[in-house]
Amino acid sequence: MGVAGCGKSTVGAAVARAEHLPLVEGDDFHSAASRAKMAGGVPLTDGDRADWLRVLGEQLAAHGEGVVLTCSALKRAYREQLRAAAPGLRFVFLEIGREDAQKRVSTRGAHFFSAALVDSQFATLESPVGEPLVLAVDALAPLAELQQQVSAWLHAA
Ligand SMILES: Nc1ncnc2c1ncn2[C@@H]1O[C@H](COP(=O)(O)OP(=O)(O)OP(=O)(O)O)[C@@H](O)[C@H]1O
Ligand SMILES: O=C(O)[C@H](O)[C@@H](O)[C@H](O)[C@H](O)CO
Repeated sequence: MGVAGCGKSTVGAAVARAEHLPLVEGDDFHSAASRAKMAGGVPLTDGDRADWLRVLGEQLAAHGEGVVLTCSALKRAYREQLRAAAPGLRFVFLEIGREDAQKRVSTRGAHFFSAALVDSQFATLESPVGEPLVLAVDALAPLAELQQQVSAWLHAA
């Protein structure tokens, strides 16, 4: 979880590969209307995210054997909705600063997310630090290191 550009897809894929778990890309489940909004530089609202989170909860519940799901999960209420669907759910929080996120979002290739929205991602973000089963990591660390940190955490508990 984390803001746009924090590396959810990149780190999620590496962890899924290392742990032999399926990967579900949360962004694939946004409605066409939500994608159009984001492409146009309009932030999503709680209402826009409600159905999306419900579907992601169903995805988690459908993968009882374990799954890596990428999801911004910016607000505590969003995370609670996912936890309710999948008790014991763990969150890896990819922490990144505004300037670094901005840099990543504006330099990556074709992607529906408008770089103009990075500020709104930070305005919406409620840190999960202090919530149960949360690992916060430095999103700027090398990918292999991030994957190893996450794997070690998963196996330690
Ligand atoms: N640990 C890392 N080190 C260097 N570059 C990274 C790292 N993680 C991600 N990146 C790069 O940062 C950019 C954003 O990564 P990514 O698309 O995975 O983030 P995301 O926005 O959180 O995911 P998505 O929008 O697809 O849900 C990409 O260009 C990616 O290659
Ligand atoms: O809740 C949201 O506002 C969205 O899920 C975004 O965070 C993006 O879809 C994603 O990060 C794209 O890069």
